[in-house]
Amino acid sequence: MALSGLKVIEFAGLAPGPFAGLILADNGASVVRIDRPGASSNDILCRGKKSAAINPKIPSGKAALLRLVSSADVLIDPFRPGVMERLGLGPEVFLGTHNSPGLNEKLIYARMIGFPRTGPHKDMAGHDINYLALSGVLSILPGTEEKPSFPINILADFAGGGLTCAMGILLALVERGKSGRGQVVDADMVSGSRYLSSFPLLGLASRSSSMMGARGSRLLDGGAPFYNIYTCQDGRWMSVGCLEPAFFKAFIERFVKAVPSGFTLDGWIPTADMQFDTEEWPKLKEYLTKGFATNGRDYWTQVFHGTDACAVPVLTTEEAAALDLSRSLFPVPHPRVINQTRRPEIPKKVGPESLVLRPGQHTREILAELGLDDAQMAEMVREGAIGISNAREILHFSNKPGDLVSCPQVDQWDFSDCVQWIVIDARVFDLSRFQNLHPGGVSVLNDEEIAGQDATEAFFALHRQEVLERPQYKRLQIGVIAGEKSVIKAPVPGDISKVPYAEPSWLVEGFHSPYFTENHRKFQVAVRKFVDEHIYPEAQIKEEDGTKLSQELVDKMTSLNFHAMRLGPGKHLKGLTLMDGLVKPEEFDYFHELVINQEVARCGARGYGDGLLSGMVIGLPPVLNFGSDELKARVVPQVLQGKKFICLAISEAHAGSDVMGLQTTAVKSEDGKEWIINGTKKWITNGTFADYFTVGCKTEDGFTVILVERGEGVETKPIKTSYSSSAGTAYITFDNARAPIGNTLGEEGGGIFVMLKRWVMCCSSARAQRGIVEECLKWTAQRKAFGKPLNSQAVIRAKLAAMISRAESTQNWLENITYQMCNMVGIITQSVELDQAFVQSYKQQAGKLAGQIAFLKAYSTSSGQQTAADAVQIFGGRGITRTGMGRFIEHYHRTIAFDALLGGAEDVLRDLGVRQALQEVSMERTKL
Ligand code: HEM
Repeated sequence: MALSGLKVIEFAGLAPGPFAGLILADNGASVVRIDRPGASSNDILCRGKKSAAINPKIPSGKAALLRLVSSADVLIDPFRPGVMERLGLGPEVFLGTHNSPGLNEKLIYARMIGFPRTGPHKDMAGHDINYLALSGVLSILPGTEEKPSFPINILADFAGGGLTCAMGILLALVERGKSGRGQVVDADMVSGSRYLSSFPLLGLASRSSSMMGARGSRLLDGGAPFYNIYTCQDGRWMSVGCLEPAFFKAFIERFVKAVPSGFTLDGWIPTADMQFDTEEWPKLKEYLTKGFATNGRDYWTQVFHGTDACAVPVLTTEEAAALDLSRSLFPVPHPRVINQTRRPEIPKKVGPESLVLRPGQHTREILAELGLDDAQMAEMVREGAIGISNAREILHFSNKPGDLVSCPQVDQWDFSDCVQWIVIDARVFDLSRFQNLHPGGVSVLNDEEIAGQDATEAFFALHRQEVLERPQYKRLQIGVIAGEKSVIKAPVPGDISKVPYAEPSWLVEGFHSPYFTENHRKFQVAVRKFVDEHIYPEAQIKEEDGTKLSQELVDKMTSLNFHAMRLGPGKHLKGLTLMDGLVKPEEFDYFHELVINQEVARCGARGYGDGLLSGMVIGLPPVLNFGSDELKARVVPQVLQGKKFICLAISEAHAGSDVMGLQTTAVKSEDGKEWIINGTKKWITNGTFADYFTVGCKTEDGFTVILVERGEGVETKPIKTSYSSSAGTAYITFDNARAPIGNTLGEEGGGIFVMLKRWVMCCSSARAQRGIVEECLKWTAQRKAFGKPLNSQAVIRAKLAAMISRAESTQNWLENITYQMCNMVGIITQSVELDQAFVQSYKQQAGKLAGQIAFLKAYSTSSGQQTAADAVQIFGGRGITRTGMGRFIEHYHRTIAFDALLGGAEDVLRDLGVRQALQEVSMERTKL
């Protein structure tokens, strides 16, 4: 920019001085405003400037100022004559005199005053209106017959004052370029206004006809009808300025055509040749006044737009801003100096923050540049020589949270004045009505390092960021800090975490996977968005209050056929539109199912996660695969549409992993038409709200699975476990409960062939474990202990390393097994028409993968337990506290035991895997 590199010291003033400084700053100069320590400022012409609060009356302050000005190019003095001299900062100090050298002989010393420096008014106070009055210009301005009107403070302050002074500085810079010597620029607003008004003043002096006559009768002061403002029908105005005959002709011909037909003044209609016939002016004025009143401003705008009629609408400031190249309410610097070889710069938009410059905001920075250290500055503050402001500007919200109001409500806010406000991440919160309700107590908020301060670090050391997103706390935010941006981002539904290892690698940018296709990826995006938007929020509430998932959510899931997809690939998907058609039923494979399981597991709400119809996931397949057609037709659609709920009831107080030890009996009724069931079942997920129970029973010939419907003889009671009762974990009593023989699932006495879906548990467990890795990585970076982040401790990093390795190995093993399932089960999904074929395929798959899955399940949950224990150590007390920072850790640590037990205790599973392997070893008869 033209003035970059130019150093300007502007002593704080009002209107013209700041405007001169603004012109220099807008063109690239570094402008430092010198304020008085402790002063406030309502100067809004401060864009791009800095402020140092320095008191020249204190010796150390004066010394600093002398040094500052000694290295400057320009000084702007807005004071009355003699003030700078009395402070010992007059021009001679810097520019020198004929017999003594100055401190900075290249300085441009610009002085901006109201009345001429040497005239009779030089010591008087005054303002724009007075300067304009003494310039003679006010007397020729339009108004009423009795007296002139004044154009607010534009003419003397800004045109005759600030702009003139800035021009003087530029002239002096040119002169300095030639002579090498500094200059004094002496600008006063009376003389500036006169110079600026050369055209009318010279016109008067030369007795130009246009300037003769009384106010209101002259060419340019409202006398001429063709140089005037007219009010339109809607109260808005048109400006008319067609001075030249050709332009008047263009105007009047259009006007006459545009008025309603028949519009005349008693038959009188103006013509182009009447323009300078002053006899006709009163009629012409009346004609135009009445004519413009026949239509709205926008109509007249259209009539004259694009012509030489010199008639355009009088715009409001907002309309003018919309028309401006910058589209800004704030006028942008002008003129633009354009280098033809470069593309013209689009003027930068400026916001309300540019209207505020806090006195002393940059004192520290500016004095540091002079070489002063903190101790010296502290001493100067004590002496009153400088002021260092801790205040910041706040942009207030309007009544609607999050909506910034426009500039007039920008406030300067000194923290120490307003102790009930705090800043968190550039967001301003008013805690006055909240402090007594604060769960962490009122005293922490009154701490002098918190009250009225930037409490960002303290806040994030003690709260999870979602606290601020809760509606009751969001309301406490009253605005933002001007010019600062929030850096802590609230998660957006559907987003992929940027924390390393927080996502399985196939979701991380730059990583590849042999397993996941484009369709899986699209599917993942849709499922995550759905989970984040609908399941996650409900999960957080229901995990706490223990109530069942909402029917509203069940119905939303139904609309996407989510329940059906949770059963995995298979013929039950046939004809369904999955996830709004994102995946075709025949394409849906185990990787899609893995995505669903893992995305749901991200909610970190274990009890609710089971309450989210996991009973169906294990309870419905036996009906689907072994139920009669009549039974399936009656039960399956109801369950998949979320109208009825089902659970799997196998385990008993005496028989957990040992399914064959079941004691619930089913005997046939005398007429052979019904089963009569007696016994109890324990830890039955979704049992408290299930309508159907897939029950494992001891029968005459062995073990049989029977679908029992809720009714007489069936009683369910909730069991209090360490996770949320939203899981619906039940103790069930069958007391002569009856079920039709047709409800038998599979062969009578054919054994309990249920798919435990341990693989589903592996998916969830692997993902939940990863969530803990993310929590620990974040926490160890933000938590400080012994003055350093926690992750600077090697022992913590070792724990993180172990956690990451466990999460990665579990996921990679899981993906490999899933791939095997896809390929082995390929036979199932495509050709299964007969249930027996399904059983065969399932058995074939189970034969090969049961051991693998058992090992993975045991590994995943045992490594999860280690991770839970490590995470608690890392989070300390917070890791065992149900709310706040460590709430997910506490939850995981408390509920990981479920994963380790459901589907078989770890030891049982490991043993199962080994026994299966040993069987093969002996079959193969291998020897060392
Ligand atoms: C907008 C401002 C604030 C809000 C809305 C807020 C809200 C809360 C909430 C909801 C809790 C309960 C625990 C949780 O759910 O995380 C809490 C705890 C707490 N807060 Fe604040 N708080 C605010 C500012 C502060 C500040 C500035 C401090 C200063 C150090 C502070 C100190 C504490 C402490 C010490 C606890 C107890 C933490 C614990 O038990 O681990 N809070 N706050």
